Amino acid sequence: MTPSPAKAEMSAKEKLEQLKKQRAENLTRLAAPQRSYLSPNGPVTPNVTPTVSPMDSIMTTNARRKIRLKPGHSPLDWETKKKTFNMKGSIDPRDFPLRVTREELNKHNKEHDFWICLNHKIYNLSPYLDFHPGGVEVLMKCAGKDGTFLFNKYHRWVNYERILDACFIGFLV
Ligand code: HEM
Repeated sequence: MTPSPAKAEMSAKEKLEQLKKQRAENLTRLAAPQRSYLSPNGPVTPNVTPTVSPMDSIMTTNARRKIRLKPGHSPLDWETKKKTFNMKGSIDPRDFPLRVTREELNKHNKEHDFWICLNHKIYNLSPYLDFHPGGVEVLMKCAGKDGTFLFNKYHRWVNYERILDACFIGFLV
């Protein structure tokens, strides 16, 4: 038995609808991630709109939460500042690179004296604080500590070694 023309038309329509739905799903799945000046391939995790308070979303989800940087604190300004000023703080150049114990690291936990450990390397972060697109507040959680876990949680695609090259002061021992 051959299906009636109306039935055949129905199934063609249904098929078309199904294809459209599938295409829309694929497009959502393959949507290009938000790109950044530092990560041409975009973040690894997709963009999620914060739903709770901004701080809640920073600390509990993968939501994007960039702050408005002060004038003169763009990534480009940072590149210029890095070349112009001493970024290593008050350490004696003869001691460079420092061998830093955890106790020593813990002492540098203020905005004006802020060391952070990332993958066993110690950086003087004070000059960078106002240039951080995620804000100062969130960074303070890692003041004088190992920030590797939180760094990777929020943006493991960011090339911190390049951004902070001039702030590198030593190794965790
Ligand atoms: C210390 C070295 C760090 C550097 C060089 C750095 C750099 C950056 C950069 C470049 C962005 C913008 C990302 C983008 O455009 O895709 C960013 C955003 C952000 N950072 Fe950091 N960051 C550092 C550490 C941290 C740490 C330790 C935390 C958490 C405690 C953190 C939390 C955030 C947050 C929440 C954002 C906004 C997220 C978003 O892009 O939506 N960052 N950071």
